[in-house]
Amino acid sequence: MTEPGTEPDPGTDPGTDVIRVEGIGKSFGPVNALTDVNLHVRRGEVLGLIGDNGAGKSTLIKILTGYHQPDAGHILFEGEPVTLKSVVHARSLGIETVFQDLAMVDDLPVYLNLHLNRELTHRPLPFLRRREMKRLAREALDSIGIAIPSVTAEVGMLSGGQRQAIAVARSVYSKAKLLLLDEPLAAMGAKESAVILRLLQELKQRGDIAIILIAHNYGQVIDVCDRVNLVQHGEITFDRRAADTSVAELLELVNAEYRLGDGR
Ligand SMILES: Nc1ncnc2c1ncn2[C@@H]1O[C@H](COP(=O)(O)OP(=O)(O)OP(=O)(O)O)[C@@H](O)[C@H]1O
Repeated sequence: MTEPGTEPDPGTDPGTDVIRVEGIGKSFGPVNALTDVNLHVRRGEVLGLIGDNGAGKSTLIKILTGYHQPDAGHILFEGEPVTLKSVVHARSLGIETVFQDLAMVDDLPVYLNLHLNRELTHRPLPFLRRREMKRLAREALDSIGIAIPSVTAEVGMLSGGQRQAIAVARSVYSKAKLLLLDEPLAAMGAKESAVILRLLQELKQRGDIAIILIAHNYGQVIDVCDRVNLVQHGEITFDRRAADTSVAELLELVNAEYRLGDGR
């Protein structure tokens, strides 16, 4: 259901959508997590997904990563209908997720973390091509403007913001077409959040990747996102260009449901 005055972005051109979902529904036993969800994101666009705890944001992201299968609706990836069978399948198409635990190995250096499960070897010999991996890691980090003192530094020695930035760089390095970020700024200080927000701006300017970002700080969402979707009780109730909304309006929409005695 879309509230009057909050109709989806009229400038939508389905031809440039990296992903488009239509009529998605998902239940867990008696819990209706998602109902008739429509969402799309274009190349070079950052879509902010906001909503209260339990609204359904993570469930939607997990459907896009291939982790959950929807009960209803369909998904178009680069214009083609697709069934995302698993996380591995989604990744093979170019759908990458930066998880909250970041899946990093703390006692390995930055360059090996960047190549995790994609290590380069001197085939047929199983020796690692360390020099090449260091060079590529440096190139990948430089290309998206991440300042890491050394690619040979152990990841465990870096700040939360730097680790998060490396996780994003790893997804980009693997040629992601759609990057999903589930609360990358949660539990981060202002300085560390700024590193990630700058990185997202950088990726946006490159224009070759679509990004969906779940975040609770509406100010940051409006700063970095092109468009904002609000999820309420498993439905997208608001779809607006970030430039055409405000923190006050988003807060008002979220708080209104409590005033109506509808908060769960
Ligand atoms: N695996 C599961 N089994 C049963 N119920 C689930 C499962 N995953 C999510 N839910 C339920 O689905 C609804 C949506 O949850 P979801 O995690 O998607 O919300 P969210 O918007 O991401 O919340 P938060 O901001 O707190 O992370 C909630 O009622 C939740 O309890």
